[in-house]
Amino acid sequence: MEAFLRSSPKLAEVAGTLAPRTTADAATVTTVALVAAAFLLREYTWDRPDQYRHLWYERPQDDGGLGPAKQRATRNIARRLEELNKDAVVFWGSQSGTAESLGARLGRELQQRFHLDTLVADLSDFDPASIAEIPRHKVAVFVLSTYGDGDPSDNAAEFFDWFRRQAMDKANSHARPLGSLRYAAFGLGNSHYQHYNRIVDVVTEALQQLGAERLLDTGKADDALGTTEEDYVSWKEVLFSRLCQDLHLQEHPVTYEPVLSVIPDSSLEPIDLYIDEPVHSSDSRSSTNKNTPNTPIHYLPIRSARQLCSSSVSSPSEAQSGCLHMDIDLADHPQLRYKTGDHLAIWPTNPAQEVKRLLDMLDLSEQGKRDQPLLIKSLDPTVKVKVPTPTTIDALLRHHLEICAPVPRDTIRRLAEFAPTTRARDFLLDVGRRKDAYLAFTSVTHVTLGRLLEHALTMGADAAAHGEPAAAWTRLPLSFVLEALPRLQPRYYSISSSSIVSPRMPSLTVGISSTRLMTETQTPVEIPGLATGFLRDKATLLEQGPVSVFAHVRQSKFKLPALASTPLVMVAAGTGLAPFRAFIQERLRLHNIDNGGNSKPVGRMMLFFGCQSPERDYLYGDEMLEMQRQLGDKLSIVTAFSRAGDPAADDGDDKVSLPRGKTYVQHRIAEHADAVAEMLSDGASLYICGRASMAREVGKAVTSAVASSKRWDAQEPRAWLQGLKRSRKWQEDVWG
Ligand SMILES: Cc1cc2nc3c(=O)[nH]c(=O)nc-3n(C[C@H](O)[C@H](O)[C@H](O)COP(=O)(O)O)c2cc1C
Repeated sequence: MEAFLRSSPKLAEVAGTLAPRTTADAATVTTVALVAAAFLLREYTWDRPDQYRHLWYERPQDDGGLGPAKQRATRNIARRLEELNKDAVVFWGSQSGTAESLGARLGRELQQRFHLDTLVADLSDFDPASIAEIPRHKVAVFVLSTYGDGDPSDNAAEFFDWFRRQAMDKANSHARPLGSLRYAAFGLGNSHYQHYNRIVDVVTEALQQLGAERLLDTGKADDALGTTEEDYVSWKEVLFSRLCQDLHLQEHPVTYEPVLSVIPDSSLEPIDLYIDEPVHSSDSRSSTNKNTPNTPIHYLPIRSARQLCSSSVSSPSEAQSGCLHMDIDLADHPQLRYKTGDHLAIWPTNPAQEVKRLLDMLDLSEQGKRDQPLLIKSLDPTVKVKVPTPTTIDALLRHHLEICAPVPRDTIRRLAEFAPTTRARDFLLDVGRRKDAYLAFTSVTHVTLGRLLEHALTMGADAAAHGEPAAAWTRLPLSFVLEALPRLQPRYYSISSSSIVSPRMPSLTVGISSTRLMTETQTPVEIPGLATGFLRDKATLLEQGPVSVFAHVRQSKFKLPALASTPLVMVAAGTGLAPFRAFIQERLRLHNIDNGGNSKPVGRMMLFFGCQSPERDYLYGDEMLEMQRQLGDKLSIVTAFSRAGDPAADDGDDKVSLPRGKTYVQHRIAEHADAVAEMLSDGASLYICGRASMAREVGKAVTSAVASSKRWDAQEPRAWLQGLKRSRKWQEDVWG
């Protein structure tokens, strides 16, 4: 250094000027050097980036914690299959998740049993026209549910419209645009609805017309018979045999291969985890959907709850043990609004004893195990993680997975691989393989996953011969449980208050229903419905202090006509009364507006309401009578009491012969056929709310009332009905 400075006098002069002369100078130079070194070594020796840093930033974004945000992939399905090197695609169109989970299961089985690389695809992620480009050596499967009034699910709406348009255009040409497509289709529906499985029917008819080749008869599930799962399994078995026979695919023995990886990660803090907060799924049914927009989910206080009736509607398989009225407070959420006729979605929590049972069976009950932070990742980039992550197993079982639903036969068979004893394995294989054994077992046992695992463990009597009997399913991978259980869905209730009368306090009318099971020992067991049991417990807790629920508003199309003077015919049974209470409240408010001595003219309303008896379950009976008193001849209420001794059934003017004591709303409509027909020809809007089977009978009664008043032939009522539905003068809000 010295030699170098001697060779350059100028540099030596600069170095001499800069050289520290005092202790303070030396300290300053050292500090500057240390700071510079620390800066340069940042991220190497200190302040290393957190490998989970992306997670902190992922949460507030639109992904909702459901895994990596959606990549911007091509909307051309043929190109996507090529890119991913897939041999088959299973498209699903689903509203409440059943078709979605069957589609996912089918995709997995095609992969495992036939080594057919399969993409499971949300229909809304692809451009419908690109289906025509799928080459002949690939297979397309459609799993489609029917919803609303014979409508497609939201995520299938665009696809469905495209098919209908194509089929109509095709009528004028001989082209076969789908000539290279080989497909199979399965529909999910409920025969209580007027348009049973309409979507799969329309789509497959269009596919045929457009030249696609069907591999096997279209399968259909009927939820009314409770056979959706069995219908699917039977159809799937035929599909698999066709794949072997016609496409010469080879079937391989199946062993479980995880699609998800579940990684314990103790570095995560509780604050970073999704615990009880539900999230909208990131698919097309989310809040971004334009067809049925959902508001964000909020934690809303239940302001009050009261029992409306405690009756019990008995059928061999169902019971209703009362009905609750609840007021939900929106005061703290000014941005959250609802409109008369909308739905409130309640996000229930699974019952604690069912969560505990499953945790016990998985040997995860200990605090350290149940609260262990878990990262859940998809091992297949085309499969979305359906639950929020990072989280804990306790949170997943409590808030995010449907653990109270019956376990499908297929899943029981696949569980056998992990059975803790040979007796348990044999039992699961028997029930899983034989439909009659499954039906016999499920008819006397409430087969949730926890109960099934428990039941199979008790079959481990042979374990004594091999040492200690098994206490838990320690070999069952957590990924299997997460893949097998569907995502917990919110439950929708029609709001029973008017947004004009009660804008910040929507009310709900909740029928507390349960399924009745006769056990092997002939003891009847009531299994409460998940959400109704949850809300009943919340109502009880409200007596001790404040209680809140996670909920969101879903916009509905079940709306009052724009003009208050339009007459209304409303038909309801049971809790189907909910939206009509709101409608009448709203009309009453308009009627009572003091407009310089003249109240606002509201149209005439006729409400047909069916329940068991006036004493038992005439919901809001006094309130209805009071509204009728105030509205005078603007509101007539016609009741139909289905139980013997119904005094209203004997009011002397029956025009049709009724079985005594079994009067339903459709009978009352038949009695009042002239009045109904007259109101409809005066431009009345007709609304039906309640069970689908009731809506179907009401539809027939109204159509025949109008047809006989107008002396129509067989074809005219159909066209008339379609016209009314198109112009939204006939609306239904019904459930299975
Ligand atoms: C509000 C509502 C409306 C429905 N409308 C129909 C219908 O018009 N026709 C039909 O066949 N099934 C109908 N269903 C039955 C569904 O198709 C059936 O429950 C199916 O399993 C739902 O599948 P998903 O969960 O994939 O949407 C309806 C169900 C609900 C809850």
